[in-house]
Amino acid sequence: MPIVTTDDGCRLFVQVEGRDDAPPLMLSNSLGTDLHMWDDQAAEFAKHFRLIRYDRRGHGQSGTTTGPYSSELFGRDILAVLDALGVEKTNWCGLSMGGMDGQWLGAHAPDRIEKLVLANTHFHYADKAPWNDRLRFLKDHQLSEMVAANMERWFTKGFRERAPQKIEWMTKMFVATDHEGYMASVAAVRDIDFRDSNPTIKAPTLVIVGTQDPATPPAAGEAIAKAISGAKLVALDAAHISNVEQPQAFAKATLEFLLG
Ligand SMILES: O=C(O)CCC(=O)CC(=O)O
Repeated sequence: MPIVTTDDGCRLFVQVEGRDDAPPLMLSNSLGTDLHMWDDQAAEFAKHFRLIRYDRRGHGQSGTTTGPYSSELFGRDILAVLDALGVEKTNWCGLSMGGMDGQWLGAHAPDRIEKLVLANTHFHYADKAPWNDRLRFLKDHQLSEMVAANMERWFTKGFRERAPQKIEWMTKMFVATDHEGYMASVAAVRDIDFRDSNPTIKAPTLVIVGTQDPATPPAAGEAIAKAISGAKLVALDAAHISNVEQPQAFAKATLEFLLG
C-alpha cells in the first residue's frame, strides 16, 4: 500500500518492510528530508519489526496542501497511515519533527503507541523569531540557498569533511523538498508546545540527543526526558541528524531500548 489518502485529500507515500507478523515500528522524518533518511537503519530494524516508513506531508513523494501545518495535522496523518495498514499500536522512532510527532502521539493517542524513541527534538520554542526569519527569507529565496547553513546545523564539521558523499545525498534530499510544504512545516515547528502534554505521556520513552546539535540542543532533549516519567536519555557524538552521522550507535541505542 504505497499511498494513503487523508480525510482532507493529501496523498501520503508509505513504505512497509519486514515481516507482517512482527511488531510494528514506525519511523518519521525530519524537516526537509524524506523516508530515505532512515536508509542506514532500515535493514537492521526490519529484521526485528514490521517497519513502516512514510514521507510527511509536504515532503518526499507525499502531497502538499496549503499551510500552515500543525502538530495535530501531522499526528492525524500518522493515525490515518496506521488505520490504513490496520495497525492498532506501534513503536515509534522519529527524529526532530518526527520526535515532535512522537510527543503529540504519546499524549493525544496513547492507545496507539507502544514505546517512543524521540531523537534530536524539541518541545517548545520560546523565541519564534528565527523561524519567522526563515519563513521571510523563503518568500523570495530557494531552499538551495539555505544548503550550507543547513548542513552546518545537521552535521559536525568533522563528519562533513570525512563523509562528503553523505552530505551530497542529504543535500539532494533537502533541495528536492517541496518549497510550500517546507514553509508550511516550518510554521508547525515554530508553534509546537508540549510543555503541558509531555508529563501526561505514559509510554516507555527513550530520548536521544546529539552532543553537538545546534538545532535541537541537548538541553531540549534533557528537558523532554525530565518531563516524561521514567524516560531514558542517550547522548550520541553528533549534530542534528544523528542517525546519519552515527548510524550504528543510533541503531544500537534504539534496538536495545525497543527490544529490551
Ligand atoms: O529538523 C527538524 O525537523 C526541525 C528542527 C530544525 O531546526 C531543523 C533544521 O535545522 O532545519
